[in-house]
Amino acid sequence: MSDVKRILVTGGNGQLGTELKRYAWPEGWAVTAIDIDELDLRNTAAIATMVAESHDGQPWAAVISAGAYTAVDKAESDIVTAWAVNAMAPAAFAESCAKAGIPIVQVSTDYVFDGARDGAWEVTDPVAPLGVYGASKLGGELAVRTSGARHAIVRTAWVVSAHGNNFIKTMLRVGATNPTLRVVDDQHGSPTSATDLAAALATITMRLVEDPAAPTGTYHFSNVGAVTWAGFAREIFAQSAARGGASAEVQGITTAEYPTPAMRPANSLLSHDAITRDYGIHPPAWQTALGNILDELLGASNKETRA
Ligand SMILES: NC(=O)C1=CN([C@@H]2O[C@H](COP(=O)(O)OP(=O)(O)OC[C@H]3O[C@@H](n4cnc5c(N)ncnc54)[C@H](OP(=O)(O)O)[C@@H]3O)[C@@H](O)[C@H]2O)C=CC1
Ligand SMILES: Cc1cn([C@H]2C[C@H](O)[C@@H](COP(=O)(O)OP(=O)(O)O[C@H]3O[C@@H](C)C(=O)[C@@H](O)[C@H]3O)O2)c(=O)[nH]c1=O
Ligand SMILES: [Mg+2]
Repeated sequence: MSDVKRILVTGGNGQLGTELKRYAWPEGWAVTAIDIDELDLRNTAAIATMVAESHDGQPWAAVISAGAYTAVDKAESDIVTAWAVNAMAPAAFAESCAKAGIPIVQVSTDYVFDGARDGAWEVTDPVAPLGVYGASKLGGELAVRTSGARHAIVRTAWVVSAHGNNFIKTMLRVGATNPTLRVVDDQHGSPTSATDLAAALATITMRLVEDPAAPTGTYHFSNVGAVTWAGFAREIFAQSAARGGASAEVQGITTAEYPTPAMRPANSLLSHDAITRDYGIHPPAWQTALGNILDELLGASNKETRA
């Protein structure tokens, strides 16, 4: 028990943090997942102390930096908080990890890109965030990349799960009372199950801990397949209806017809080449991931009677 490898996870109450806690870690591994009650990410001194002091006198094996300011529109008018949480906190973790000689896995976003590309974004493509959220997340990336800590920066996109705030839960909630929803049909990307993302991050983190020669750098992870938000919404309602859940008609609209404080990339598709090459990770299709989430949200019993 004393030589259990313990990983510190931030954003513990979020979508990803919840799935990292639920992940079936192999014997000998454990996570301590913290959120704002244990540590305010705006407090860089507290971050340094937490990494240095370790858990019950035992050093941490690694940090997974998943906590973030994820309110994309609100960030446009709350710039200092967004940068504190998304850039300075990862900087503080990376500095402490470098000092402690442990790896850090930084979770980042498709919103570091401007969306002006045909096809999927490669990890080497130029970044040019359109808004405060993406810019602050890029700040976090740069801090980790230049810290000297062994690291993996894993960009993901359109994260969804049975827990926390996300597009699936918004659609089901609004669709329960509105027969027709207007959803943008000109932003393209790939949804990502927090469950599948957690598994990929676990694989990368354990390898970084166990193998000093493990690959490092920047990676992309999403589920496989391209869709627009409107197409995603239609599949949510199709799969929901098949399980006896809410259904609604989706009217595709343009981004111009859905004004928001923050600009979002028109194309968010992420190439998996790097993560497959270095870590052998092959993400499942987004439709399969959606089905698993709806089974959890709506109960799998309807599906079983259909089968
Ligand atoms: N959600 C998405 O679509 C995407 C997310 N990502 C990235 O993936 C990671 C995980 O995202 P996800 O799980 O969806 O995000 P969530 O918003 O679900 O979780 C983030 C967690 O961080 C917490 N947090 C925010 N501010 C602070 C603070 N000052 N101190 C301590 N904790 C704080 C939040 O608490 P509270 O809820 O109280 O604010 C929340 O529990 C993030 O790094 C995000 O940037 C990347 C691409 C897409
Ligand atoms: C609710 C709703 C949204 N939309 C649009 C707005 C937006 O362009 C898109 C998705 O809405 P969301 O609020 O989920 O978008 P958003 O919060 O921008 O989602 C992003 O979150 C951050 C944290 C990330 O890192 C990104 O990868 C991405 O997942 O759908 C509609 O067109 N109609 C609607 O009824
Ligand atoms: Mg959102």
